[in-house]
Amino acid sequence: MTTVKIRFIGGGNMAASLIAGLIADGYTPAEIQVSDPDPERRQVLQAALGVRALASNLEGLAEAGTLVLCVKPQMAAMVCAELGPMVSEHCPLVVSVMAGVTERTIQRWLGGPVPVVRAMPNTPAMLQTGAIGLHASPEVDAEGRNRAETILRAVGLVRWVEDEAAIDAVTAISGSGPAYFFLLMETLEQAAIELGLEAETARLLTLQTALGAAKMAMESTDPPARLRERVTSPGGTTERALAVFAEANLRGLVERAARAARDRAVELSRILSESA
Ligand SMILES: NC(=O)C1=CN([C@@H]2O[C@H](COP(=O)(O)OP(=O)(O)OC[C@H]3O[C@@H](n4cnc5c(N)ncnc54)[C@H](O)[C@@H]3O)[C@@H](O)[C@H]2O)C=CC1
Ligand SMILES: O=C(O)[C@@H]1CCC=N1
Repeated sequence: MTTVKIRFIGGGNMAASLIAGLIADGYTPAEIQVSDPDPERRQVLQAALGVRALASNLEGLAEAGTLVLCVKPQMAAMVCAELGPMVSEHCPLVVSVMAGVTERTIQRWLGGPVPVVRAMPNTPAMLQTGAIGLHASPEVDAEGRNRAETILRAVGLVRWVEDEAAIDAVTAISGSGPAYFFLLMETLEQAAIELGLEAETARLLTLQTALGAAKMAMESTDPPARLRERVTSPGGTTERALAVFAEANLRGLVERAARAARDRAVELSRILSESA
């Protein structure tokens, strides 16, 4: 019988993305289990990913070496209180992907200073192109850090951050970030349709342009600003478009948006650390 290596608590969007990425990396479905109280969700996870999806958070938990907390921050206190006794007894490595829930708060809810790694992934993890920030509580030893890193590296690029507070910035940039780029894609596609392009042409040209720009920015030794300049002919079309962005202070807007997301993570941390 294959040992369960990773147990997900909560099987929503982020858990499904991580599980899909892990399976694409070579983990077998038998090495992964997930628990979720929603029967429809369990059905989807089992059908789409082939992993065992359980109704109970406690069933089979003792088998898993690593627990990944994937519930909403607002559910976390209740879920941790339920898991606490088992975690104290079997000492799995606890990895939390929850935004705005600090290591200290998780430990308090679990009932002791157990090793906790905070990971902030994003949904492109499902295609093994995630961007992930990691931070470990002082209780995590080298083996625990290595284990967490190995799991998350399977689904994307991993960066350790020194201060736990930096996880709030990671949340605002790469955790939430796919939504910002999707919004830009949605609006560019819509603009293309308004300019008269046929819907499928608008969709494909927008997506391929996003992919091409991201690939160029990743692979070039030049920063995005240089790549942008090379698209912008003096007196040409791009210059006109960029002037509209500048007039609306797009840079200031993006900075404000990122700050708002970071501040919400800080606010959640404060509210949850003060809760029972
Ligand atoms: N969605 C994203 O892009 C990202 C999400 N996160 C974090 O991941 C966590 C989960 O977010 P999503 O997957 O988006 O939410 P979601 O709402 O899609 O998933 C949460 C799941 O938890 C389940 N659940 C509810 N009560 C439960 C309980 N008592 N025990 C076990 N499972 C329970 C729900 O049925 C649901 O399937 C959050 O803490 C979020 O901050 C982190 C990075 C990115
Ligand atoms: O919106 C949220 O709160 C979660 C955390 C990062 C992405 N989604």
